[in-house]
Amino acid sequence: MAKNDPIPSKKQAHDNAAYFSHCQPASLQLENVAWSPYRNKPLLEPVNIHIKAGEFIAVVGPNGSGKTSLLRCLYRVNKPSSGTISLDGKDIWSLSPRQCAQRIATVLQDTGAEFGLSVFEMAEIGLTPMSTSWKRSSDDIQRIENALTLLDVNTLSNRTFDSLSGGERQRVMIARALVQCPDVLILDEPTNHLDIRHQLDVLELLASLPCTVIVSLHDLSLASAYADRVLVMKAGKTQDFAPPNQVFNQQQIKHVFDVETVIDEHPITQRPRFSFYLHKQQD
Ligand SMILES: Nc1ncnc2c1ncn2[C@@H]1O[C@H](COP(=O)(O)OP(=O)(O)OP(=O)(O)O)[C@@H](O)[C@H]1O
Repeated sequence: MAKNDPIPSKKQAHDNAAYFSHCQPASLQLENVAWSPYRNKPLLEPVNIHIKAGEFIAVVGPNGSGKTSLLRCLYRVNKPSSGTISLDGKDIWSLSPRQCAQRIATVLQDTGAEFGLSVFEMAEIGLTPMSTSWKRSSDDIQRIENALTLLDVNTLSNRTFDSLSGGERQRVMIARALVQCPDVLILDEPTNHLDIRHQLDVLELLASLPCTVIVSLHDLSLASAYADRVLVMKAGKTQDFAPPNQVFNQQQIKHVFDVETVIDEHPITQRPRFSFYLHKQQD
């Protein structure tokens, strides 16, 4: 795929070899993973998938199809009602929350107010799982500054997090996750609130990271352009799990999203590109 040149300050941060040196992309194996808050009513039906180390996975599906519920299982918040999730072969429920946080970073939907913390301090929280001391080394400071630069929020370092716009907050939360140098990065609709340039910048950045990335997206064109494989969900069930050009066809999109689509090839990425409409036109 053709990649845009990152703007120079970001390229500089990318080129800092030490920055991602702790990342060791991990695999995730889901065997018969089901989840529900209710005793007799499954919300997430059994999922069986293997995510390879270093893959970029997009999770798509209509509202309420179970994307967030599945992601919450992956980062060890929803305990599966059956089945197991293994991180590099190890059941994540055999790990402590801290051990899990040392390997998995998350960016969740809509982070609220954070009691007057500055942008820098918010990003600094990303060091917590690895750190036993409040003292920060020059490497720590460099890591935070690099992450803020990569997300184009370095100029906001001293502002309070609460004073930022929705899109700026979202980018700070992604920077905080990068500070963790995670082996698996899980993001729930990270492009919410972002303008088109920042959507592309963020997806481009995520696709370049040396870790496993799992991201829920509503924008099928972004999923198509960047994902190695796409997990398609509908009503708590996995419909498909394959590369974009295999999962995205008119019948599947009609079945899952109940919309008609014209699909052609994106002239730059050569991936499927979509035009949606509601009803088939009469001839
Ligand atoms: N703790 C809970 N208790 C009851 N129902 C829940 C709970 N968590 C999720 N659900 C329900 O499970 C279904 C799936 O929710 P989920 O948030 O996983 O969907 P989603 O695909 O992420 O949706 P969206 O695109 O709107 O963010 C929804 O009907 C939701 O109301």
